[in-house]
Parts: sequence; C-alpha cells; structure tokens
Amino acid sequence: MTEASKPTVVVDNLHIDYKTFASGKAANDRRALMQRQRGVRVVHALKGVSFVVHEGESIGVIGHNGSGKSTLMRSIAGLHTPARGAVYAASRPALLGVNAALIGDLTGDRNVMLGGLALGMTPSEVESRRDDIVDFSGIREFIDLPMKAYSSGMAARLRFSIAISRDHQILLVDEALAVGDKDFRAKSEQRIRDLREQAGTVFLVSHSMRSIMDTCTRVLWIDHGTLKMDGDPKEVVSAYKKSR
Ligand SMILES: Nc1ncnc2c1ncn2[C@@H]1O[C@H](COP(=O)(O)OP(=O)(O)OP(=O)(O)O)[C@@H](O)[C@H]1O
Repeated sequence: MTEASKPTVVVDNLHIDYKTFASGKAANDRRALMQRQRGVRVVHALKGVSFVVHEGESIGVIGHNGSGKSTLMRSIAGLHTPARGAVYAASRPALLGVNAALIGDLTGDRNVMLGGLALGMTPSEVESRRDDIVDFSGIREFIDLPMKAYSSGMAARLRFSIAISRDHQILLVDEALAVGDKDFRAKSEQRIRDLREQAGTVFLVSHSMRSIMDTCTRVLWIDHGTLKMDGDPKEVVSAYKKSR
C-alpha cells in the first residue's frame, strides 16, 4: 500500500447491538431458574471498532466464534444500523457469505442468472459470463439439477463463482472458502489476489490461518466485539494463535 492509495472503507467507532427475545428457559439449575429473565435481551456485538482500509488491501478478519466478525462484514455491507458510530464506503460493498440467497428449487443454471442479477449485472452480462462461472465452480455436470440436490460444498462453490465473476471495488468474503476442497480453495485465493491487484479491496473472514496468511496483506483480530489487533498478518496471526 502506498500513501497515495485512496481509502475505500472507513469504520468509525462502530457499535452494533442485536435485540433478541430470551425465553429464559436456558437456565438449568434452581438458582439460575429463579433468576431467569424473559424478554428482550440486548447483545452488544461490536463495541467501538475503528479502522481505515485503502484500495489494494486484502484484509483478513480473524477471531474466536461469536467475536463479531460476521457482524462487522454485514455492517460494512450496510445490513445493520449502527447503535453508534458509522461506516463509510467508497462504493457499494458486495457481501459474499455462505448464506447468500440462492433458491433451492431452481437449477444451478437458473441460480447463476439470479445471483448475477442480484449482484447488479444485466441479463446479457450474466449470459456472457455464464460459461466462466460454471467452469470456475467445477460442477458443470450438476448445473441442470435443482440446487437443493447439491452438497453444501457444491452450493458454496457455485455461490463463490457467481460472486467473483464480477469485479468488485469492495468484496466481503465470509468463510466461503472453508467449504471448498484444496484445489478450489487455491483457485479462489488466486482470484482474491487478482481482485486486489485490480485496486479492489477484499475482506476475508476465515478460521483458516493458512488462507489468511496466503491471501491477506493486513489482518484485523476481533475479540469480544472490539478490535484487539490490526497489522501485519504474521504478527497478528502469531499473537492470535498464542491466545488460544
Ligand atoms: N441475529 C442475531 N441476534 C442476536 N444475536 C446475534 C445475532 N447474530 C449474531 N449475534 C451475536 O452477536 C455476537 C457476534 O456474532 P457474529 O456472528 O458476528 O460472530 P462471528 O465472529 O462471526 O462468529 P463465528 O466465528 O462463530 O462465525 C455473538 O454473541 C452472537 O451470539
């Protein structure tokens, strides 16, 4: 990254709360049962996270289960309203999560069209990229079957292939690589590096430290909703490993 590179995402003192209904039934001893609380419970998922990301950076996001990584990705994608603070993005970020909405009753092929349109491509753009998308996914022989007949790995490969078929200025990848096999992961990581070289910004949430080390130029460690460390992948990953 050079000093001249432009900021693409600014996260400023971001606080995200989830309000959820607790049944109070989780408590399993008598004392806890007496104290059980029904009603709305607020989960403070992010507590004042701040950082600036520039074009050409590839940001790994690591942290223990429930630390707030997916919440951070969804916030950058604009899917949460901050309780406090703000997120600024230079263009609309594209979020690629393992839950990206494709329709199980439709064939893989129809979902390529659906997913492409959802990413803002025109029907003719999707048509022209269809072959590349299907080739990248490596599931051509299953492409005319309904997606509900796919394994979770096959579905994830197709979702990833659709999402990366388009150049994004800001791409958020949430654990999508975890389900692919070794070859697919290598291919996907290469594609992420290519996107970054085209001055894009890529965020990669992963529990695989190898994927993070192979792909990222900088790593954010999220811990209990706060940014515990931000810096060089080697240093951050090594500090994170020591904490486990
Ligand atoms: N829809 C929701 N309603 C209530 N609480 C939520 C919701 N989604 C997440 N949380 C809570 O917010 C916190 C952060 O969750 P998040 O999914 O961002 O963590 P994560 O770091 O991505 O975890 P993982 O590595 O397990 O995917 C957790 O305490 C979680 O229980």
